[in-house]
Amino acid sequence: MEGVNGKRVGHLFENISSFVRQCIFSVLNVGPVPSHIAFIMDGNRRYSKKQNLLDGDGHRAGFSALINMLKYCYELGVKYTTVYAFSIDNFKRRPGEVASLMKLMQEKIDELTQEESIVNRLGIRIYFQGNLKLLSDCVRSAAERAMVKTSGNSRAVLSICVAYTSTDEIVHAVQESCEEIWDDIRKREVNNAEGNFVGLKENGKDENEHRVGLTDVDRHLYMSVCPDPDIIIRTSGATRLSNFLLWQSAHCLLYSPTALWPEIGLRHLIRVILDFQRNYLYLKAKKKES
Ligand SMILES: CC(C)=CCC/C(C)=C/CC/C(C)=C/COP(=O)(O)OP(=O)(O)O
Repeated sequence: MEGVNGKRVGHLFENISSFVRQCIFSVLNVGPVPSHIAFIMDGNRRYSKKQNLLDGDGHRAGFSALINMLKYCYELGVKYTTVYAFSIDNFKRRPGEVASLMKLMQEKIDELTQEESIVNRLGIRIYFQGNLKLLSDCVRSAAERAMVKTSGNSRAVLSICVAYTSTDEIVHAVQESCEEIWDDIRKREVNNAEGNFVGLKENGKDENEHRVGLTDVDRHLYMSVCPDPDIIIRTSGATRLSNFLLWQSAHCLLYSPTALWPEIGLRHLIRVILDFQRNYLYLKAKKKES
């Protein structure tokens, strides 16, 4: 009986908080809403220590916080969210810790794409961004399955950066851009009857078109599937980007609440949206200038 009553109280509480959230979001929607918010989920181990939890439980609590945050963002009308889930540098952690983080990752990826998950209910398409070759076969397959399973969702996009660093992303994009230009040049090679190279066929392009430019690199970045972030939120009070979205963050707003990632909540989102709205015209002008 107590269980039934407990469930009813839980539902009632959920309904009331959902109603209050809708009211707050309708007010925020009077102003501009960012189209892309990215998160550096810092402080999961510290949360575990602070709460005397077992190793790994901080990251589990972090995943629940992520689900709530995604729900709030998409309810508010934010179309793109990105999370820094595992950096290339994180592979240098103790092997036991890396293994348990990878196990959690695989479990949560599968959970995310179940029929009734928030991802399917809200029509979210998932992308995994990073050097996926560095992942174990099991985690990479789970990531690939999730991308295929959600490829029909089109209301919002979640990019999960794993085995990611921004410098690796930039190097990859520059290499791909050079390859593309090389391919183009190879197609224009003219050889004589002996098979020796004698020159290039004219294609009406000038010399500069054979140099890697900003737009080439832009096109080949892993993150080219979404616009640059308007806001990056890094929890636990740290104000470093730690090799996350360096190319894409030239004009974005940074927010570093002191809360550890599992403690992040609606109040932090409201605070940063108000800050974004206060700075909107300035940020827009800066983007235009660049
Ligand atoms: C499928 C999916 C998106 C899963 C995500 C699960 C999750 C919450 C991953 C966070 C990983 C991570 C290394 C966070 C940084 O906190 P930390 O471990 O560095 O903690 P600290 O800052 O206290 O040292």
